[in-house]
Amino acid sequence: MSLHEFIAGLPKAELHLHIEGSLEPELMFELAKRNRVSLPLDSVEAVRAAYDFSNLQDFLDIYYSGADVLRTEQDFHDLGLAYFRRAAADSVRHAEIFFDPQTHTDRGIPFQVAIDGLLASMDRAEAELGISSRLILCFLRHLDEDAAFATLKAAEPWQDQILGVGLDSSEVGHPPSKFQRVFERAGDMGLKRVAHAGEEGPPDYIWQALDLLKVDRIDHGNRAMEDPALIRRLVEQGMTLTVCPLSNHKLCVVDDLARHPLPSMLDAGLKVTLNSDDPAYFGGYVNRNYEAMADQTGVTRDQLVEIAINSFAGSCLPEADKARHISAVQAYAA
Ligand SMILES: Nc1ncnc2[nH]cnc12
Ligand SMILES: [Zn+2]
Repeated sequence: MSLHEFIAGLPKAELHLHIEGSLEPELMFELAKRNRVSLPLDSVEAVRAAYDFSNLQDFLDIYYSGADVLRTEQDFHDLGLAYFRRAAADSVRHAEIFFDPQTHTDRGIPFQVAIDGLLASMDRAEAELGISSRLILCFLRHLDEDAAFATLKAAEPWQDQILGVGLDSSEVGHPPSKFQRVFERAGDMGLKRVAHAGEEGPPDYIWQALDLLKVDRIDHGNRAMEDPALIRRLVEQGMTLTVCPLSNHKLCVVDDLARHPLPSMLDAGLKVTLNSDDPAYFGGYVNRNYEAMADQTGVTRDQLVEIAINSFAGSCLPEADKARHISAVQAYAA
């Protein structure tokens, strides 16, 4: 069996996926037509050709404008289901997916429309594809603390259907400390906490995510590799990092996939997982990320198995479910 064939069947969890970032241009055009929204570009090919980014902000500008075609519960349902179908084809068994409510509420789409559409797609994914999933509500860090508190308040009726809160969008200039109080409140509500940190921002933002936001996972975390004391802390704490290689390459966080820090992260003893971030924009779903790392950095089959195990161990599944999935990975690899 080739390494690509091995990856194709390897059971895995995906822990870093922005559902709005799974909006493929084909679905974007379909929704634009359905909702009579005009798009600035006139073909799927032109849209794909525009996905050439030199940093995170470049991407975010296009990503937020693409999300404008999402208007109804059905749209969010269709978006979710399209992702789960792609994930099922990549042997994803469990997904903890981000959504950005403020991207929608700020253009007049009620919180309820986005969340109920996504929850309906998650129920179908479980019933029809056998994929379990949970939702993580992300605060947009370029907006202020009051807006984050208002979003958390809007989520209260769905509190039991939300796994946790996250922090995304423009990182530099928007440190985790800005959201310390809202994360404290989310913790009091019993929600899990994760945050993007160290994608473009400095190692200090990762320290802040750990010490001020008390996160359960770090999303990205690449720049931890600049700070040996931080690496020790992450290893000691057994902290899971949700690493996204194709994203890192497209957003110029790394200039060459062959020099991606993944092998040094594994050597340092970090609990790394591989994920697709915004697959419609970055050229591939989760298996493409595993393949890119196997092809370009030479990580071994055993290391890919370790990463798949980390993906379940670092999920928020109940312990018995984690153990069941990890046994399935080990049985597949044996
Ligand atoms: N990679 C990323 N970093 C920060 N915010 C995001 N929102 C969607 N993708 C993101
Ligand atoms: Zn992300």
